[in-house]
Amino acid sequence: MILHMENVSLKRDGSWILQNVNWDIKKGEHWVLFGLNGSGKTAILNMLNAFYFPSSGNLTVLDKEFGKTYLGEELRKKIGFVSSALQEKLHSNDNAFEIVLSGAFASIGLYERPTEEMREKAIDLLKQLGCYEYANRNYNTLSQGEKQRVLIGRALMGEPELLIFDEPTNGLDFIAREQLLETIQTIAVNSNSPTMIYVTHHIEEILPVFNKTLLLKRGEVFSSGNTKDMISSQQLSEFFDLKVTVFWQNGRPLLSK
Ligand SMILES: Nc1ncnc2c1ncn2[C@@H]1O[C@H](COP(=O)(O)OP(=O)(O)OP(=O)(O)O)[C@@H](O)[C@H]1O
Repeated sequence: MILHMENVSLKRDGSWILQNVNWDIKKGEHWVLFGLNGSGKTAILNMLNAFYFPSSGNLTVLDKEFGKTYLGEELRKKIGFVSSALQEKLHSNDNAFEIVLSGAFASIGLYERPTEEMREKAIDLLKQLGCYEYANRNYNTLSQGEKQRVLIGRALMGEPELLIFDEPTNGLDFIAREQLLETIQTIAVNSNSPTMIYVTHHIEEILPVFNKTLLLKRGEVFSSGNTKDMISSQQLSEFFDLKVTVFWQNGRPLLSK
């Protein structure tokens, strides 16, 4: 089991941020976590990474039950994370190659000596992700789209069991966004792809490979199941409390009022 959340609630500073969340993810599934601003998406991610503990309920991530063992670092090594928030934490003077390599140790910066095998793998990933040409450039000189690709390389370097994309297209123009989404789709359809969670509040970014969706509203699960059933005109009109229409084009949804 990749994830098992059973009646998970989270209270922070006196307010309930999540209430009775139930969510099961099996190995090989690819999920969208969809919610508006402030719905609790970040709170869920912070729990998966063992930064927050549930105030009540049962939580198991990658077969590890919270509360039974110390999880933090061991768990985070098996979870790849791609987000703009992570970009700010990285050492901006490291070059793209070093950032990818550091993924082998799940560290910010490179403190351990990488093996030759690791170096070769990092080069392969840079090539696969189209980052090879800027492998020697300092991270802080890369464009937002280039940075995100390097972060995907860093995440894959650790051979994660779960790969989480947290609003990865923030700050990307249309072309860069589509290129990044194409890369994600390519990784996801690969037979040895990690299980993936794609966190977003943009309907049109939902790729065909993410065929499961959880709709989160004000800290509660509004609904979850097959993406085609969740991302429908009827379901989303109820979700938004606003009449909307969903169109599907080339396996991707588009939303209009
Ligand atoms: N420490 C805290 N104390 C009180 N409230 C908090 C705390 N942390 C988060 N919240 C609140 O919990 C709610 C959920 O926040 P969260 O950041 O998880 O939302 P989100 O879905 O990730 O939003 P966004 O899409 O804007 O990033 C918000 O209303 C937020 O203000």
